[in-house]
Amino acid sequence: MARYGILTSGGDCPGLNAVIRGAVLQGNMVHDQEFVGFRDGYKGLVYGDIKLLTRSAVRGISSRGGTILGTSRFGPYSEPDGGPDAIKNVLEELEVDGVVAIGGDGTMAAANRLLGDGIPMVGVPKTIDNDLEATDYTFGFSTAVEIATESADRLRTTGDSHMRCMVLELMGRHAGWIAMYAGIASGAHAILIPEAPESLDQICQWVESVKDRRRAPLIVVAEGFTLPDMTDAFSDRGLDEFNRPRLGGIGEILAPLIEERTGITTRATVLGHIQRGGVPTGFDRVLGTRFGQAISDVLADGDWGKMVALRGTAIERVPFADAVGHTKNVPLDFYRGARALFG
Ligand SMILES: Nc1ncnc2c1ncn2[C@@H]1O[C@H](COP(=O)(O)OP(=O)(O)OP(=O)(O)O)[C@@H](O)[C@H]1O
Ligand SMILES: O=P(O)(O)OC[C@H]1O[C@](O)(CO)[C@@H](O)[C@@H]1O
Ligand SMILES: [Mg+2]
Repeated sequence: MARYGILTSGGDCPGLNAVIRGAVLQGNMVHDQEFVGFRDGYKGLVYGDIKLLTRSAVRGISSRGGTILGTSRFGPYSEPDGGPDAIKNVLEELEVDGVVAIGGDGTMAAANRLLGDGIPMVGVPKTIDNDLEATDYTFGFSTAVEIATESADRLRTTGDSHMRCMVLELMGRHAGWIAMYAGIASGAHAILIPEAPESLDQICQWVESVKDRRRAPLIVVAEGFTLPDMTDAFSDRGLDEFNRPRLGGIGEILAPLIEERTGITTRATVLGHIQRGGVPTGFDRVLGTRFGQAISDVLADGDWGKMVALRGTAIERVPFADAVGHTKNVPLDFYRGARALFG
């Protein structure tokens, strides 16, 4: 019986457990495969820290948020213990024939490098940001949009009661997908995304026109949004474990500027990690399960270096190289369509 390892790496994301369950069930029931899970992303791979993924270990987990394996931003090449030789030894000792890395662009870049160093790797894309070019949708995005939409709806009732301008800041890194979907769904009066810088004058014009209709303005802003005079997305929270600036806080910058210019009392809410927590939507569970089953098929074929992707309604296989280095941004036509209704 072939034996494979699964790891979840990078930020967590609703739907990860559905992938793990889908792979284990497909492996057990369709192919002659068994699975172990590496704990805490690449850290478990480097240190051989595993959890057995029997059928009973994955029972009922699709509806659970987070990942039963734990995750981290630990790099597989981290000194002093990482690197391909150490990992090859771990795989040999544990009799693991290949590794499924579930993660975002960074995790896939690391998987691609490991593949080049002779480690049999395959991948499953995940991110709430929906910003991977190789796949039409990532699981986790739908859940984040639902949570963000519900939050925007809630801000509207308190905003309406006080006639305040409410600013809701959403995640998404350098892509505005979550903001676009939640903004449209909640009927926001402006949606501000990294792909389309807007001036403060323009934002305040939209706010004023809402106020003139005696309505309370709701502004949805993506964390990566920049005003025209900003060279980078706002960050005052230091760096993450992989030395990238942690985004967040642009909503708090905008709120007092809007209040000062328009005279409307303005409040900012930064939704943060709530967007990544809790039960996945049905859509994310289905996509996760299908990705999990498909990756078991990829393993059965020994099709190393492939990542599964959603194209239309079909699950396809794409090379790692297609998955890394290309951010999928919100198309400007899509933005312009929504913008026509701002204000
Ligand atoms: N080019 C690379 N070579 C080797 N290791 C890498 C590379 N890129 C990323 N990694 C490692 O993979 C880890 C996971 O990547 P990252 O932190 O970008 O998360 P991700 O998988 O992209 O998920 P997300 O960004 O959605 O949270 C990084 O923290 C880093 O340790
Ligand atoms: O969990 P961390 O390290 O704070 O990272 C937050 C980032 O991760 C994401 O939630 C997913 O990539 C982004 O939207 C956000 O900028
Ligand atoms: Mg990433």
